[in-house]
Amino acid sequence: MTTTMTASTTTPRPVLLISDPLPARLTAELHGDFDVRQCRGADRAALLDAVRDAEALVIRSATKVDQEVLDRAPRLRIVARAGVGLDNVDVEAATRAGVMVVNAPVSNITSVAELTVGLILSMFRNLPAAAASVRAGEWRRADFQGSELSGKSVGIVGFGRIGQLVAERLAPFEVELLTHDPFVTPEFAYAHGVAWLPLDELVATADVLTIHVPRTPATTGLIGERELALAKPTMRLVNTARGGIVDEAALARALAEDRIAGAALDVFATEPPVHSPLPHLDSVVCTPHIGAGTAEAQDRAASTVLDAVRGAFLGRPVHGLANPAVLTGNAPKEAVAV
Ligand SMILES: NC(=O)C1=CN([C@@H]2O[C@H](COP(=O)(O)OP(=O)(O)OC[C@H]3O[C@@H](n4cnc5c(N)ncnc54)[C@H](O)[C@@H]3O)[C@@H](O)[C@H]2O)C=CC1
Ligand SMILES: O=C(O)CCC(=O)C(=O)O
Repeated sequence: MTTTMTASTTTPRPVLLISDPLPARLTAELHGDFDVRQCRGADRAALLDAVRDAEALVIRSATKVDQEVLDRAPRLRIVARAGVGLDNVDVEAATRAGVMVVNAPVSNITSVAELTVGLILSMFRNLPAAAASVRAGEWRRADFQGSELSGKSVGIVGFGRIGQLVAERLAPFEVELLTHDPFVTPEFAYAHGVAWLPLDELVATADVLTIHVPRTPATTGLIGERELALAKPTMRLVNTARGGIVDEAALARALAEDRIAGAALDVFATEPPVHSPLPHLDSVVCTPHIGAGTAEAQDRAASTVLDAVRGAFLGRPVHGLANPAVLTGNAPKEAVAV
């Protein structure tokens, strides 16, 4: 049976649970159609309690949707991830439970690419330390001599949507663009002005190594002790993808022993990285997972997934499901997407 959204005093509105911050302007528009509830997804107990009645759950990266959450949510029909990464959602378990999963794959890629370029330039010109020193009343011009990005080689690990945008954004800086991506052909990379290299060769060549792969079992620890040992001592590493793809202990050792020159990190294995030494190293620039933290990206991400959620409850096709198998498997609940 398809739930319809005609406003009626007799038909209860579907319960839509929002567990991470979304733009208030967009969530305000939901109230006529849904019984909108909020909780803090990072607070596991609160999430497990609130999800009991939820028919739709809208999340960002701080909410983990696993088997336990799905078990607690017998009425749940759709999980909508207002962003790109689905590493915090057990998509297979959702499929088994007959729960649709959608995300917003292009919503924030420009913001992440721009942050990546900003972090690279910040490292080359020591911007955080220079700015902090002026704020402290100092004027130490000689201490902040940097390097030009022009003429350097940039290795892009993962040549998907964000990796390609980073290449486009960096091309005017006159850098040599290199990539490694096992699912992309050298011809495809070449057509984008980028040379394809095996991972070890990429790490050994790059002046900047920037990570743009999803976090999966295969990419966890992709850049570890062995890979960092191949890097030039002048290499700087950027991770705006996911914590855990770079082995943080190995990275901290490489930085402390000056085996690489620096790192810029927007993401961490545990967020916030309270027990990590990385934010305390002078050669590291850290940001608090703000790759998608722009008004534009947040608006796009929220409106994309909220449209999908509305569609699902109106019986409209839900496009771009992350788990289309939910519609063909033995899903116990009726799915309205096609
Ligand atoms: N810091 C932030 O706020 C944000 C972070 N992200 C992260 O960025 C990641 C990438 O996003 P998109 O580019 O949109 O994804 P995408 O799916 O378009 O591209 C990912 C690329 O990684 C490649 N890849 C997979 N395994 C690989 C491996 N072992 N080695 C090299 N390449 C491999 C894939 O072939 C694909 O081309 C997301 O999964 C997410 O975790 C995304 C948005 C915001
Ligand atoms: O949604 C967020 O909180 C961060 C964005 C992100 O990491 C993503 O879209 O993959």
